[in-house]
Amino acid sequence: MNQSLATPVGTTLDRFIKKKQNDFAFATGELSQLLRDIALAGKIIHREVNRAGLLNIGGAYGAENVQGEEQQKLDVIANIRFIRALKNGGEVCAIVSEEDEEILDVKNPDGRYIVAMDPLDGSSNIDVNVSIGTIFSIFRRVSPVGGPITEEDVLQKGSEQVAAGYLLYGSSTMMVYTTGRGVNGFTYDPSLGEFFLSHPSIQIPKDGKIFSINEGSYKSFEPHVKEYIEACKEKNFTARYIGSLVADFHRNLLKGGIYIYPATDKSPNGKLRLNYECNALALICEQAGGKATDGKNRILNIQPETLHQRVPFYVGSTNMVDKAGQ
Ligand SMILES: O=P(O)(O)OC[C@H]1O[C@](O)(COP(=O)(O)O)[C@@H](O)[C@@H]1O
Ligand SMILES: [Mg+2]
Ligand SMILES: [Mg+2]
Repeated sequence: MNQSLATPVGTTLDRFIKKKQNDFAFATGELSQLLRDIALAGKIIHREVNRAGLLNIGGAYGAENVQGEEQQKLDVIANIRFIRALKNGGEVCAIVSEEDEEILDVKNPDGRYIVAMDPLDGSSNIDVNVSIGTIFSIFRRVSPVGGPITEEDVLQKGSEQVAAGYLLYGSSTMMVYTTGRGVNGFTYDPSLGEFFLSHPSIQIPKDGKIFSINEGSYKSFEPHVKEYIEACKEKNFTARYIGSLVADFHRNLLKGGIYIYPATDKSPNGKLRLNYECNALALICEQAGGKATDGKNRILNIQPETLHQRVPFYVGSTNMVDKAGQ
């Protein structure tokens, strides 16, 4: 594209969303508004994350979520903040969240979108001041507007996502998203209260030298995963594992690499959740020129059967994902 016509780096997220809205025929602006609602919730979580240590909201909440995992106070806060922002925005009719067992029907008769989210990813890292994130997928409602929300609405394949993204609360807070036309990243300037385009048209290198996997469960990995790890070591590749999926994914997206959460004895279907974590990152990765599978099948083609379904996850540079799979 002629560089003088390209959107300049530094454009605000608001302005960028508005400009892109015109790319869609018959766009009503609802999806644009929904993305703005998410960005607003992201700003609020940014604020909470940054003062977590001061406000004593960094620790355990004292309950378990539907996955049987100990909830952190910030998991609960982030869930509430996102739900509130999405409800108030008015474009959403239902929300499904990693933190809630059931579908949340937000009783908005005009809402045409469904959001699936992991409101706080990497929550075991909160207490130790390490990067965490939020992951979201946006789907169009398929059941008639005005009627009850159905399973069909919330169990759509990843290929049906109309947009997906994540917020990364790292050394800077970023929002990275796609509407199926490439991937763009925005960095938050807290002094101005705005996200600015900082990473236009992100492309993941086809090959990389970083592998990210929790080797603590090495003994129970399938043979092809063990072989792949050994091959990475043979080539003196770099091992990097933060333990926050968003942060590990983001690094590999920019530098080239692979993230694997394979099947293990403890988690025979892997640990990560198809609807809240894998679908969104799979779409972003593909849109950036990378690949995402469960070791065999394209993530975006998997028909979810249950809300909280888990899948093995191989995501990153295409050539690496091809080599690591079965
Ligand atoms: O500690 P493990 O088993 O390596 O798991 C790490 C993975 O679990 C997760 O923390 C799961 O996310 P939640 O914090 O949202 O439950 C991922 O972010 C991360 O990649
Ligand atoms: Mg998570
Ligand atoms: Mg979470």
